[in-house]
Amino acid sequence: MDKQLILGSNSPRRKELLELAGFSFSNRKNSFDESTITETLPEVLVKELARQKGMAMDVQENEVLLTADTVVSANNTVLGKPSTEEEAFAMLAMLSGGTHQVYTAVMLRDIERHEVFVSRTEVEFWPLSEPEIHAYVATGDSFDKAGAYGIQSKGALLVKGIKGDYYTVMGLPLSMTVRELAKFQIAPTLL
Ligand SMILES: Cc1cn([C@H]2C[C@H](O)[C@@H](COP(=O)(O)OP(=O)(O)OP(=O)(O)O)O2)c(=O)[nH]c1=O
Repeated sequence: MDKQLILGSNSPRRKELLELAGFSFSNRKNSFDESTITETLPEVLVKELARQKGMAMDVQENEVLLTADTVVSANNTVLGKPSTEEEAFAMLAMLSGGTHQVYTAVMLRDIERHEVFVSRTEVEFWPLSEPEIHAYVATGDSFDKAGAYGIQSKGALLVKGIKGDYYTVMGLPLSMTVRELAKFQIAPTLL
């Protein structure tokens, strides 16, 4: 029986990126509560979040489940998604004028085994003025995004440069994911 790829994610970006790669897949919601994990090392935290999201879902015999998590790390602080405008402002003020790391971990799981891998990208921000940060937060773009910005939307204007995979920042290290999925007999239909 052919293997079926299942994206276990509510993130519109992850769906968009799997489509970009040419995969056919189904999308299932995940309802994992991320606040239950209190690990402070970003790489360990992000892998654990991706793993637990995947373990909280069912997987059938012919399915390969993909779950993922993204966190931002700056000055030894892990930044998730902001819940208020004040929090978004504080995160962006912390990122202003400096370099931070974005980690995305992915878990692949079938009925027999699972694998978790992580990708890290460094992002440098321009120095941002208070009015600039306020204007960005007012766009509403911060809210469902780790570190309170979206590199793929208006947040692009905050970014001076990156080192590493752009798609890791957007929420899914795409080319690495394609290579790892091949080990689970999943390949994009358009390649
Ligand atoms: C830094 C950054 C993050 N993000 C997004 C990617 C992730 O969707 C989100 C971090 O939240 P996550 O908890 O990784 O994912 P999610 O809650 O959106 O989706 P799910 O758990 O259901 O898979 O931040 C961007 O879209 N652009 C960016 O530049």
